Amino acid sequence: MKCQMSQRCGSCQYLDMDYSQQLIKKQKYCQKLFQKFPVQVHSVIGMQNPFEYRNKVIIAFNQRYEYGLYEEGSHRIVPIQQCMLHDQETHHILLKIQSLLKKYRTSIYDHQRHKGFLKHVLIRRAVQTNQTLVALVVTEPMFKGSKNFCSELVKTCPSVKTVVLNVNKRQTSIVLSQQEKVLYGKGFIVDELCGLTFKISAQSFYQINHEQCTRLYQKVSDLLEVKENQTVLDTYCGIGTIGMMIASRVSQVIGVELNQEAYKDAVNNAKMNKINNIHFYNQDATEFMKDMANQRTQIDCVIMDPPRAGSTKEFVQAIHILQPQQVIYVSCDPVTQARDLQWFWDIGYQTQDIYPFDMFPQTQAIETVICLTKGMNQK
Ligand SMILES: C[S@@+](CC[C@H](N)C(=O)[O-])C[C@H]1O[C@@H](n2cnc3c(N)ncnc32)[C@H](O)[C@@H]1O
Repeated sequence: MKCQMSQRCGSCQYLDMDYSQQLIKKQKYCQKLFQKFPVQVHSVIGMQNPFEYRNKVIIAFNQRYEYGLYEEGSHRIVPIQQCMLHDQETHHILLKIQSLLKKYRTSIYDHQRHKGFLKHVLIRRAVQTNQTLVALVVTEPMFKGSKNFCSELVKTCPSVKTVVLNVNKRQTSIVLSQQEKVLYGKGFIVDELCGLTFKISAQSFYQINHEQCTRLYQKVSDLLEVKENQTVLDTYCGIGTIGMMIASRVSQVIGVELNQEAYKDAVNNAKMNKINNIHFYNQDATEFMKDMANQRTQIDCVIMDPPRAGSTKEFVQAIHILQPQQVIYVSCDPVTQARDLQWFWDIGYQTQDIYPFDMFPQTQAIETVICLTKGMNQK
């Protein structure tokens, strides 16, 4: 498989490598990272077709209306015709957006001069329902001609169910701001995952690889050993996916999520799926865990799925006080997970197995799941 732009784009570090070799390389990488622990790193669970798996893309345009990803470490756009990680519908929508931007002479943001209107276009696809969310990230809340823009877009691309304007004036690398206006549709799309239905807004986290996400969540569910009268915490819960998936097996699930939009989605998702034994808190996970520990709340199992930065020492200290029978730790960055694992080891929680999942084929990234239980050296 060849991509003309892969050298300049830099996103697909392993594109030239045979897929089976990629999986072996990722397993070896994990073995090295976790070598100081007496653990077995299992074979990486890969994909049958390791292309066109990404359900989300953030694209920028240049002044010539070429679109693409940024060249590594710069604001220079590497124009792409066809990225091998996105599906055909994403390309179709991008081409239409490109022609509309040209037609309406939409001003494109210039990163050097900090002038212009359109900074990014975010496309998120719900692959099971074939619904698409388009977010236009802009510098001003007024988008003249937005009605025509949306109606033409939806006419050519009927999978687009909503278009939102995300106003981000800040000069940072963070793409989305919290200021949002719905231009078309309801402001969210709906997807199906593991037999449940999820509402997803632009700002909410949603796993980017639907097929692998199903396998990953199944692993979490298989590792979880719970009884009907028990309580599970789903920390860093996003829109509530993992907690909702296991809610029928326990007395109650408590979810905690920092992002307000994701929290709101989680609350609505529970209602939509008629799950009454799950409750969400819009709070920092560490602060929440500290509160739980201060109150000595009975918690039987903790699921944690932090962002790349990993968790915190205080979070782990709270686990030390709460003493759940299990901690299931999902990570999109095994470097920080290995750091956190040491903290867990120090308070007497151990694991024997590392389960890697290839959520991001063609790239060097890898997702890992571990299940920690109280060990012999419990302090
Ligand atoms: C890797 S995602 C996992 C989400 C969810 N478990 C899933 O599978 O879709 C990490 C989530 O943690 C949230 N988050 C980031 N920092 C947080 C914090 N300090 N406290 C609570 N949640 C946080 C993010 O907004 C994001 O939704």
